Amino acid sequence: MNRETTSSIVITGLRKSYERSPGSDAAYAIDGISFDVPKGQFVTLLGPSGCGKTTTLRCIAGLEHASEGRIEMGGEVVFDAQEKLHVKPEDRPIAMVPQSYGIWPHMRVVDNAAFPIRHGRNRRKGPEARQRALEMLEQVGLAGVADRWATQLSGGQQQRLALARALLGDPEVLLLDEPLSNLDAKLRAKLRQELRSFQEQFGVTSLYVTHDQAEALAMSDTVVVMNQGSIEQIDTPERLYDYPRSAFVADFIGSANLFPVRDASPGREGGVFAKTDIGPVLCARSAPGQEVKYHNGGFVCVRPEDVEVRPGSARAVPAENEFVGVVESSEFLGDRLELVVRSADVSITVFTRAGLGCRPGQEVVLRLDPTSTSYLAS
Ligand SMILES: Nc1ncnc2c1ncn2[C@@H]1O[C@H](COP(=O)(O)OP(=O)(O)OP(=O)(O)O)[C@@H](O)[C@H]1O
Repeated sequence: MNRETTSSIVITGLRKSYERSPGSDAAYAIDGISFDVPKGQFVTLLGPSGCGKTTTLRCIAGLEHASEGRIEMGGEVVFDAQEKLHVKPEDRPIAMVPQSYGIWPHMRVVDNAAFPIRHGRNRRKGPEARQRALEMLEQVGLAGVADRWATQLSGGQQQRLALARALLGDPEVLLLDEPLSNLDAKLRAKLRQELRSFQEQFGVTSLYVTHDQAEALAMSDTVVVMNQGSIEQIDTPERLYDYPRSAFVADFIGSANLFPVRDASPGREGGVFAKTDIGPVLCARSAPGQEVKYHNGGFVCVRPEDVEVRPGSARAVPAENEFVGVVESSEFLGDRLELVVRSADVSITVFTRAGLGCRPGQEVVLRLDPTSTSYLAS
């Protein structure tokens, strides 16, 4: 099957520039990105502030004109820069849940929900619209507050109302722009589970924007990691964490020890032998789908929970992939001990069992298991 038949959205070579000031170079907010949103999936655009997530979402919604590229939705082309084709936002098969929810304060909850039925692409008026809205409010747990003013809802309830209203527009794709960012941490964690279970229940294809990596990992089928207007990696949450393609992804998603590589060469059993400031490291993992480039650069990457630690003498002669060091700091965090170990003038973060009891000043041996140690060429 091709991209068009299995995907709700197909983005090809999308580029958007904003003029910085008259006469200056154009800055690319998004720089020729391509990705698909497969039917029924929950896909997240993740990246730091200013990397181009919102611009991408606004181009898809039709609120911005991209300078180059093409957007297809449900098999129809809705934007093509070359053909000068731009379908208006209201004619695109989408519903958007903005950061601020976009709820009308002068309307009751049920009338907010019924709005897309009464005014959307397939208009229906009268009691049918109210009935349909009430059924949806029941499904999102708001039936009891249907006749309240929208402003009388809590933040979490407003978020559910925004979602109910978006779903009632019967969109091909739901676009969600940081919809949890106005809520406190506990409520965010609860609502992200709720949002994901509604998405699965209704089977609606969703494109979600966030800068919160925990949210992206917890909710998504696929994550598109963006950096400075480009895509760094598109993968499942598990593969992004275990097989980051670049130092940027490794560092942005979870915690990572990144050791700059001075020289890389082929190692045993298809691995990479990398010279670093902590010493030579054998890495059995490398970034997926990329040919290993042996060069004077790149990074060795190891997650803190993958570094093994045991008491030992800092004067011992270490075995392969072992490094001697001294504990610099030790923090007890309940479920784990977080250590910073100094080895050959490099600080290495280690998450270990809380019972190990390492204290600052203690001499230790660290072991990097090659199978959980990656060589990243960039
Ligand atoms: N209307 C605009 N005029 C000029 N530059 C803009 C405009 N909108 C966005 N930009 C620039 O484009 C880049 C991408 O912005 P965008 O809002 O898409 O990033 P983002 O990843 O969504 O960030 P955030 O998480 O902070 O919302 C930024 O450098 C931003 O300053």
